[in-house]
Amino acid sequence: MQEPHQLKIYKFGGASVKDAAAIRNLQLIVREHSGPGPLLIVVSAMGKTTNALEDLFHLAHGGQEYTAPLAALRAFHLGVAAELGVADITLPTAPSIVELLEQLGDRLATITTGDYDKQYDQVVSFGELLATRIVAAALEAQWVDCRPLIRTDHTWREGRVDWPTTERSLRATLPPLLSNGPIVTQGFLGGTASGYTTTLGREGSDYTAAILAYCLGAQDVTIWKDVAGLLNADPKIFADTVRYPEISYQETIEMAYYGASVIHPKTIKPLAVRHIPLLVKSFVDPTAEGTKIHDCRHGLLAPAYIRKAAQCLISFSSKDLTFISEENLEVIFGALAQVRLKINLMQNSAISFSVCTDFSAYRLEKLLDLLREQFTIHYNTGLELYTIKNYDTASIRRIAQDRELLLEQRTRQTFQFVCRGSFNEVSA
Ligand SMILES: Nc1ncnc2c1ncn2[C@@H]1O[C@H](COP(=O)(O)OP(=O)(O)O)[C@@H](O)[C@H]1O
Ligand SMILES: N[C@@H](CC(=O)OP(=O)(O)O)C(=O)O
Repeated sequence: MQEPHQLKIYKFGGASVKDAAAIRNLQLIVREHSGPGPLLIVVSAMGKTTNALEDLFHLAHGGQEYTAPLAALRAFHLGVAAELGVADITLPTAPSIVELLEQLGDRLATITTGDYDKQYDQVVSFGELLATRIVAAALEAQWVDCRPLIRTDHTWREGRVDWPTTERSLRATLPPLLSNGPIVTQGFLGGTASGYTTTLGREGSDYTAAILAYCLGAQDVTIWKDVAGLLNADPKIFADTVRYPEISYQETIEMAYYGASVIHPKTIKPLAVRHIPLLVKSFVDPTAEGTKIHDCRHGLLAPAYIRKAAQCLISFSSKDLTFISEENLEVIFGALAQVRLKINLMQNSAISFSVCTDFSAYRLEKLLDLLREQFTIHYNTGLELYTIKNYDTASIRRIAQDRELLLEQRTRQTFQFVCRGSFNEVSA
């Protein structure tokens, strides 16, 4: 039997399983690149299925008609399964594709006007259940439901992992199965002690791969993407991007935190703690080198450019010209935490305090309700937050020149600003 440290974890995101051709490419990668040791494969929902499920859920929760989009989602998954020749393949521990689609229909039919976030998780999770079911059949691999294994609390849509319980369950369950052959399991999902499904936050499948690697002591994790590796900017926005062949956990965690969406920000810490390398590789060109994220020392890296869209800048000032004090800040931070608005950037002056957060109409309204009595509040929406890591004069000129900066901040390595409008060097 293989030693646990030889376990490899592969994570395939939505783009790499978006249709039957993509899943055939995945089969090829697994066959030709994974080697002889144990392999655990984490799969996200196919293409934009999570967005489609969010829309479906929203319609059902609002009491609106959803028959047509549900039928489209059903036809899409059955179509891909048929094209791959796996529609009728049964797997010992898994429900069939049709059964899963029926369970989804039943869930939607029983949605109530109650708890939005809790019911969201019970519905949106079907994207990963369906995708893994199809991929496991295509690979003739074992299908494992991760929800009883990855234990979270009841923080719907952003479940917080109970690490000791999760580690115990994973270690007791997966190694014997892995000795029989590859396992396919879901990214993005967890489960509560009372048996409810939770999700780990949008784009959280990378994080799942890290949870599994941490708990099982994996040799490494490979996330297969549609880009050549971790680049110094998103190539959909910026021209002339460069790939980092290797980069430290610290640099990567900051890039992900500031909004480099290629890696979910929670992914890095569990891997860094157990010194497990993270490889970012291209599923379009699997033999290419990619990026290795690990314990390493490197010189100054090329400036990294990161854009976070859909931002909101909120400024609070006291109503009677009193200074922004620790007591005031405590109230503001408490309210932000209560409505679950995360601060991306903050700045204070004598009588005013500003925060830049991701925009959510619902959460902003709740925040205003909590604080408008105590503070005068102004806000702007439709903004963008830019970060340049390892900046120099030329890099600042490149993206900040001729723009109206509503808020600006710099530290030794990082320059950030909030502004209106959109910046695109490459056509979408
Ligand atoms: N610094 C970066 N390096 C590489 N890709 C990036 C970077 N920042 C953003 N991206 C974007 O991340 C995308 C891949 O991530 P994502 O779409 O989340 O993958 P998946 O959902 O398939 O796992 C790329 O297509 C690219 O547009
Ligand atoms: N399917 C989920 C989780 C995820 O991580 O997806 P992806 O790996 O495609 O980013 C989402 O879209 O949020």
